[in-house]
Amino acid sequence: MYKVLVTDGISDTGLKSLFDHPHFVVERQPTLPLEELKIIIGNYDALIVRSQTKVTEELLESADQLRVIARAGVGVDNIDVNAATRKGIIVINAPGANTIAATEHTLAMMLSLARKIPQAYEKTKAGIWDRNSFKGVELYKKTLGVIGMGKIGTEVAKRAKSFGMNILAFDPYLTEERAKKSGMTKASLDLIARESDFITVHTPLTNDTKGLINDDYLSKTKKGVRFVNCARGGIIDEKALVRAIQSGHVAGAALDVFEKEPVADPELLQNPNIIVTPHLGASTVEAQEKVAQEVSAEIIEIFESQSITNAVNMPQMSGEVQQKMQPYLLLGEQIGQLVIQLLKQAPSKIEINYHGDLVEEDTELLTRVMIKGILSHHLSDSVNLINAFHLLKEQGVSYNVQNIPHNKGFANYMELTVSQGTESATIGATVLNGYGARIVKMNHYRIDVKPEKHLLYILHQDMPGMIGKVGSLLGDYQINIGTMQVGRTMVGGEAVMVLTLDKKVNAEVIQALTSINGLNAAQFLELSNVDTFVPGRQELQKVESI
Ligand SMILES: NC(=O)c1ccc[n+]([C@@H]2O[C@H](COP(=O)([O-])OP(=O)(O)OC[C@H]3O[C@@H](n4cnc5c(N)ncnc54)[C@H](O)[C@@H]3O)[C@@H](O)[C@H]2O)c1
Ligand SMILES: O=C(O)[C@H](O)COP(=O)(O)O
Repeated sequence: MYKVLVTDGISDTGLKSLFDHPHFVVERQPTLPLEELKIIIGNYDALIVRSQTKVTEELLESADQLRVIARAGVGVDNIDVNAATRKGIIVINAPGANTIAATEHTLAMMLSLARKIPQAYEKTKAGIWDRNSFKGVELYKKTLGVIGMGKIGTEVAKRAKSFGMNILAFDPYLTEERAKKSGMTKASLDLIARESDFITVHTPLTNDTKGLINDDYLSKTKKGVRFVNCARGGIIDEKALVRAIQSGHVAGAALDVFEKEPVADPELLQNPNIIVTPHLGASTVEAQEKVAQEVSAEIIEIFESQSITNAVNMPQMSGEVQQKMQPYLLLGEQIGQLVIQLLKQAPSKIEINYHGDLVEEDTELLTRVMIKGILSHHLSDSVNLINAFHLLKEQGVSYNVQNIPHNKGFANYMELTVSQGTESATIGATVLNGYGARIVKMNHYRIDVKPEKHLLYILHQDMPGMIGKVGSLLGDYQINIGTMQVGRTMVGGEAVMVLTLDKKVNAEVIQALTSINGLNAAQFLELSNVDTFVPGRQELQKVESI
């Protein structure tokens, strides 16, 4: 049974698939303070939160069983994703599930700001019939500057156009063509400042967007401009905004999100030209059901079939992609395991070259798999696909991946080299259509070996009788040979012999082999996985063993 902790106000209807699932136990808690959450978090395999629960590094230190953190929403800024990654915990979210809710809230806020609806409501409810203080402005024929043309920005612009607004849009990823097609103008931030009557922000909060709207930017805006922020507190510098409103340059602002939540700043709350809501952008029945449904379905997928779609700290691993890449993923982990055994020490550098058909594929997952294969030799279970890159960095190992269209004689080919100082080891491998995985290069020798659990790598002089001597010695030790491959770079020079064996070879056998005249080196190599590679299996290992 997998134990799922749900904090914050998450829709019961949306969680139905988890509640009904025979392999999951769902426990609900309100938004808990850190100290209380720390005491219980160690009992759970998955955690589902909205934005109130702060999933900090300190909390994660107590979360030894946790494998998945699910954000029932978009923004993961309340989750220390780096700390989760370091611990090998998958962080997922539900991008897009609350887009419409946030879009409609933005429009509601813009209209409320233009027509002073909250201020008029308050007075009317207090019994005062005031028809003079609340003259508003129209949206029709006004210019709306949209900063951040992602999912929500795009939907906001679409609806604002139907009000007869001109749209100026800024987003680093917005192309001239997309802007034109959507009937908006791709603009610079400066142009938006100069021309807009309303400006709405729809970016995430990043180092680049923090304080994007500051004193300097506000000074460039058109007098009488109105701001809307339904994205993240801090994109608009609150102090600068208050100053610009107090000076009369900015006419007003509608804020759903704040630098610090819950907001308590009286300069914001008491300003008559600032209207506020308590981070309600995603709070519709529909959006809440959808975000909870999406993360519930994904949690079930992750634990039941190891398929990961919306991970924030992992490339996509949909069933389809997995199936297509499956033979390469298995082979990738195997060559990672073999190359590190050949090097016999920790590497300081890793080089991966993809050739042929692989150049067309998204190989990030394959790269992670290889790195996991390499690192697990020294770090064992502490390395998984989530933290592979992080651990590499922590160990000070550099890596370089190259896509080389030239196919090296195979339809697909991957070559992995690890090195430390002047020492290096290389394995080249391919998946042969109809024949399966093959190791086709070991160091500088061309070979053709099907990866198997027990391998023997021998370097010897290229002279008559070597194969017989090795075969009869292994026979003396009751070690059956499955296959044998020999390769050489020049006649009479050093040659390689790679054998697949039915059982392990111990130090005594290696010693006996190396005492054969003309046999220069013998190394036993072992693979821990030869059947199937299921991405995510190891990430969930602790859970499965409970
Ligand atoms: N108020 C709420 O309850 C609520 C609900 C949902 C989403 N949100 C927030 O709304 C924001 C947008 O969400 P989304 O789903 O549209 O995200 P998205 O990822 O689809 O879009 C974000 C866009 O911002 C752009 N961007 C990033 N940096 C930028 C910069 N410096 N300048 C201009 N554009 C930049 C990106 O290129 C991207 O297109 C996020 O901050 C999200 O957390 C808030
Ligand atoms: O990022 C989001 O999805 C929104 O900010 C919604 O946050 P909430 O789930 O806490 O309402």
